[in-house]
Amino acid sequence: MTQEQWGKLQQNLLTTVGKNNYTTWIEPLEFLEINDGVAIFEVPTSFLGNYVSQNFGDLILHQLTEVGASVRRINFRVAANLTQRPAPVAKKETPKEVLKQDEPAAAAAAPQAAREDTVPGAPLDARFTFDSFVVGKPNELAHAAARRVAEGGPVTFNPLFLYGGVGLGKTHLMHAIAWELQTQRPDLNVVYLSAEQFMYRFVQALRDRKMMDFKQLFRSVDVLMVDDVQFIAGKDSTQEEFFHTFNALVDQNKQIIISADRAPGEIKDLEDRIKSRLQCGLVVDLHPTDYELRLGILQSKVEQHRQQYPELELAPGVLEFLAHRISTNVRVLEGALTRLFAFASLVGRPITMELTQDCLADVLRASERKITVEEIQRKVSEHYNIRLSDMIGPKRVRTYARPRQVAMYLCKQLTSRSLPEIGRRFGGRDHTTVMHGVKRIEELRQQDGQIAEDLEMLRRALEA
Ligand SMILES: Nc1ncnc2c1ncn2[C@@H]1O[C@H](COP(=O)(O)OP(=O)(O)OP(=O)(O)O)[C@@H](O)[C@H]1O
Repeated sequence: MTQEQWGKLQQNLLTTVGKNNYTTWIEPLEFLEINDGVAIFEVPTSFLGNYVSQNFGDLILHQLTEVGASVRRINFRVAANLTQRPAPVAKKETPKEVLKQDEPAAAAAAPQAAREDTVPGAPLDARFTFDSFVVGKPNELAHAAARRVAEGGPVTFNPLFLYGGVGLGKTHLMHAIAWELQTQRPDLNVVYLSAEQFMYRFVQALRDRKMMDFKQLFRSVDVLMVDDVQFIAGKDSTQEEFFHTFNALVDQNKQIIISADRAPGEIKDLEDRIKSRLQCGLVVDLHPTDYELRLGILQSKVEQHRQQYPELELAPGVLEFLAHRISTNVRVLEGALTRLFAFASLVGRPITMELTQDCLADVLRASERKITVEEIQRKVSEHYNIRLSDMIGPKRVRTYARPRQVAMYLCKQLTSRSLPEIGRRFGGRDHTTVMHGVKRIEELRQQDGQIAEDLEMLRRALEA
């Protein structure tokens, strides 16, 4: 197709989409070439490319074929000098890299333009890469498995099933796999989408009587990633279709990666045959974060914020305080830090402990974790390797008495229970016994390094 033909086609589009839409979305497109059935346009931003793909992709494709162009799909390339990725990234990027990263995102967001080989997935978040993923004990296995899959080598476990609570990095890891594969194995057709989007596309295909296209599309994928699969629980037809897609891809030895908020066996209203399929490969969970991981994440996010607010001072101890106090999930932790930097920059003050407490009072209150007497008793008895019944029971030998006092001390420090209440929970002991125990441990903490260490370790484990 020549530029002249494209010019004519633009006129047709103007009549179809109206002047406003035309000026905003179509006019900025620059036709580059048709290469092997793919019409390539240059766009000023990836956002524009995504939007056009989603809203006018079908129409443009249709018009192209109307004028006789041999085109199977359209693709958008971001003009290198204008490209902006959504957030600061640690890695320094060259325009070429930007191009590579943005292209799949734009193409992935082109469901309407879909023909047999168009990627039917959702756009990827440019911030979610392996580089920006902080690895710690709670997520090291999931990270290692994700890394392995991202190499794009022979399929060893299928599917890879990642699960974990809200905001622990499942989506981040999946996007990181997709980015890595786009770089290492650009020949592979990698598709990432949420289970909700899968359902939406399935329903749309049913409605438009395009089930054959839908099936072909999903079966032509090399790596399929479906996020939040628990969403299809109870949605029978979607489950059925998902099951067939899953089987067809596994039969072809194509890699599947699934995430959910819980283990396959625990997803209610999910057919048993799907549960058992999901359990066939490698099932790994992202554990709740611990203090060290939270601190690591905060440190890495601070580096990113520094690019935006290079002048801001951060007092020592603030990150440790946040890592200690906000243990809900990483999203909340990130949100708190973003707010803190924005607030400090607005009021033009350094980030001190005081400012942190003022600015984040509500977040800190909401994430206050209530530690129970029972939890303390359990943790302490595990730590000293004694039976819970012995710690609570009447035996007075040192082996049981010392851990009992440690547990009482922690109950006093970490819960709001009164001394008589604590005494009651320790086999109906008197409040003076509790008081004595607490005092004794306080003394020992000063003199005995081992006790001090035990207390610190237990406190951390309980607050994690
Ligand atoms: N280990 C980590 N290192 C860096 N950032 C992380 C890490 N874990 C989570 N995050 C960040 O926390 C936020 C939430 O993560 P993500 O969206 O991947 O969670 P999720 O497990 O998919 O949650 P949901 O169940 O809500 O879908 C993201 O901004 C992500 O970048």
